[in-house]
Amino acid sequence: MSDAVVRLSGLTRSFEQGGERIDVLRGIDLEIAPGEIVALLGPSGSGKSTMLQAVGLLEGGFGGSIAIAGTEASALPSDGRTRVRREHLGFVYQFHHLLPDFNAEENVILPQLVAGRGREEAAERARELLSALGLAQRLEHRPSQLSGGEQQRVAVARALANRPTLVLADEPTGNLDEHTADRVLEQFLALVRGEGSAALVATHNERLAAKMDRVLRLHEGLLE
Ligand SMILES: Nc1ncnc2c1ncn2[C@@H]1O[C@H](COP(=O)(O)OP(=O)(O)OP(=O)(O)O)[C@@H](O)[C@H]1O
Repeated sequence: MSDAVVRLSGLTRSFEQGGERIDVLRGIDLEIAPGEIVALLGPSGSGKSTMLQAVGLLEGGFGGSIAIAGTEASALPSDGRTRVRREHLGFVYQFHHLLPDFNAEENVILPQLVAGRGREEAAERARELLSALGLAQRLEHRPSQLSGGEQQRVAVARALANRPTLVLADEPTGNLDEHTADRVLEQFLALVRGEGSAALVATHNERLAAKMDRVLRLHEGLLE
């Protein structure tokens, strides 16, 4: 697959802990196609976050190769990794990490301004995404004035604002009750599909994973 949005070959990561070496990732091979939505399942401690950090080019220390949208990124210097991240990746975490002093619309506008988009266009895009997520009446609310599910939906809009090739989501609904988690995940999947982005979504929830296009299982440092 030459147009893969992610290609991992022999990805490894080990940590030293108390003088002992733990091999968390032991040679992961993976390709994700454009627009494909992939669940990454595994129990706590199996290495899901570590793998997302590798694909997100957020940390060094990995062995093997990480290519994002055809660019071999693992060997790039930090500014090159930042550029690939800005051009191609969007992130959603378990906790929203929204800026507390800015309202919902501004939180979705800001990453677009950083990417060089004009304010008017950025505001229009923010309203489009937030409306698609049912938040048209919440544009001027600050994060503390939103429910947990609403906060996560703003975080989803922010992640998609710059039309990423790939969205990386680490337990995006892990902080929500089951009913809210289901609704937010449905909206997340529908929006990502509509936008044509690919996604890699870490979860330990089999039921939520089953709603995605493909399910990967991380076990003892390898994908099953
Ligand atoms: N910086 C670090 N230093 C030492 N060990 C680490 C570090 N980061 C992760 N680990 C270890 O790597 C293993 C995998 O952690 P990781 O957070 O990737 O798992 P996870 O599958 O995302 O778990 P969870 O579902 O609980 O978030 C764990 O044993 C963890 O203790």
